[in-house]
Amino acid sequence: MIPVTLLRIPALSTSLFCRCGASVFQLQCRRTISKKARICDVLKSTHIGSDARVQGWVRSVRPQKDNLFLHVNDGSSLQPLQVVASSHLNTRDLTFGCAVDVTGTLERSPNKKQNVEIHAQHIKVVGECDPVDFPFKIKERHSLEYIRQFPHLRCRTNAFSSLLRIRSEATAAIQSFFRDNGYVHIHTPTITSNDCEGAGELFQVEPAGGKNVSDDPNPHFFSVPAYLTVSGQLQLEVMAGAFSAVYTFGPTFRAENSQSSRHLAEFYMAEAEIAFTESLEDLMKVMENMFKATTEHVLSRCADDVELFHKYIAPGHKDQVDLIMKRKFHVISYTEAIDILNNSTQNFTFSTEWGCDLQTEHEKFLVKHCGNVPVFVVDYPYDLKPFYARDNQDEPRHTAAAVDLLVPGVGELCGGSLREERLELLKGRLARTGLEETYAWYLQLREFGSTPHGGFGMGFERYLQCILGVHNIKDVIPFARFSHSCPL
Ligand SMILES: NC(=O)C[C@H](N)C(=O)O
Repeated sequence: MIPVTLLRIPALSTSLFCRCGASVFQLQCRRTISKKARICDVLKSTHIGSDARVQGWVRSVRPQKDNLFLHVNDGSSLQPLQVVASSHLNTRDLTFGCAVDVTGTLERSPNKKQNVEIHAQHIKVVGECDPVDFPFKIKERHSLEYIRQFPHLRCRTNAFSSLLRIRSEATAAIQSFFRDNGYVHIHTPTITSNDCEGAGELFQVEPAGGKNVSDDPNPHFFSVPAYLTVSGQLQLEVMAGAFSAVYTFGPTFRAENSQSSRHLAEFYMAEAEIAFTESLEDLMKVMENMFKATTEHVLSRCADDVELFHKYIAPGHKDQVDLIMKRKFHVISYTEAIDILNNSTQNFTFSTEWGCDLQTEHEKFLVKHCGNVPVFVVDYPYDLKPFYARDNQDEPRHTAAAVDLLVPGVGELCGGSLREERLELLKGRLARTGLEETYAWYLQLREFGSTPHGGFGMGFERYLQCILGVHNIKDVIPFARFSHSCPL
């Protein structure tokens, strides 16, 4: 049993501590221990002298002559809480990364960086952490590439926990944006029978081991072909025909065999569909407003977390975000985009001519050309866009009423279009690709109370890359899935 000298806490002067196994236990305490609190709330508390109890992980340990200073973080904020303990406390197990349960008294902190600190009467090491084996080291700023090697542990770093708090707030902001503007949230299915984008990048769903529950020889989803969704658009179109404005926000899957810094096999997409919409301008307004409202929310609610990215991970990126927020997004036509690219002196890997798909290098160039603000490119060649895009019949060149939003550092962020609502035109296009039967239900939407409508989808991870200045998309998602990688 090791007696412990207590800090200036008169009401608790009879407390006694002992070490038992890995943990430090309090033997007696005259005052009842207060309820647990989140560190973000403790940091704002003004109840000096009151009991406090927090639980979290040790981010730093500084032994000094009389006292031991710990930084404890519980994920609720970037800023840790300083805990001051007597240096007579046995500190062998109090290492960087260990989990602790701290009780003590809230005191005003002499340190300018924080208002309050806890003077501990009792620190229990709930889970030890061997600092030699732990992949993250105290006082080191590890790169995003380095921490990516530890997908099960990287949330214990400041950078990744900041990212996840930002992600959580951005998710809430997108939901609020749509709900505040009268959209109904629809849970579109993860398992679907259609390839909305027609690009053949589908993951097929079938029972593991090729077995089927009813010994069906057809290795599909109970005998029917089924895939993981690439987009909730078509199901949203169904719902827009009853609710006028709908949205969904969930995971989508693409079997792209790519290790690029912009692609994931599983990514999140915020998608909206709006009935009674006849112009791309209306869609672009929603996209720009959604982007700005979400960013405003994130910048105000996660200022510290965003600052970490703008200071250490992408220095200077704050100016880029300020510019995006200040300026109106540009609009150019696909035809203008091709002219800009053809007239530039830049050497592109892929050459451009009217009718070609824009590559990332082209998208990034166009954004720069327009002063590093987001650019809407509208009216793409008809043949580049999927069957659902509305035919711009009256244009001299055959285009579709489709729009992509390109943003600095990333390229394509959103894709959207007016949807072909004219039954005969849609039927003709589907028939030409042999899909008339597959999409019989989709055609029927145009028979019963059809309206002009349109919608778009925004890649959520690309959005985070854009506002945080993160180069690799694998660093903005909790668990990245990409070609040849699904570690947990
Ligand atoms: N909902 C949308 O318009 C998104 C579109 N289907 C895409 O995946 O690009």
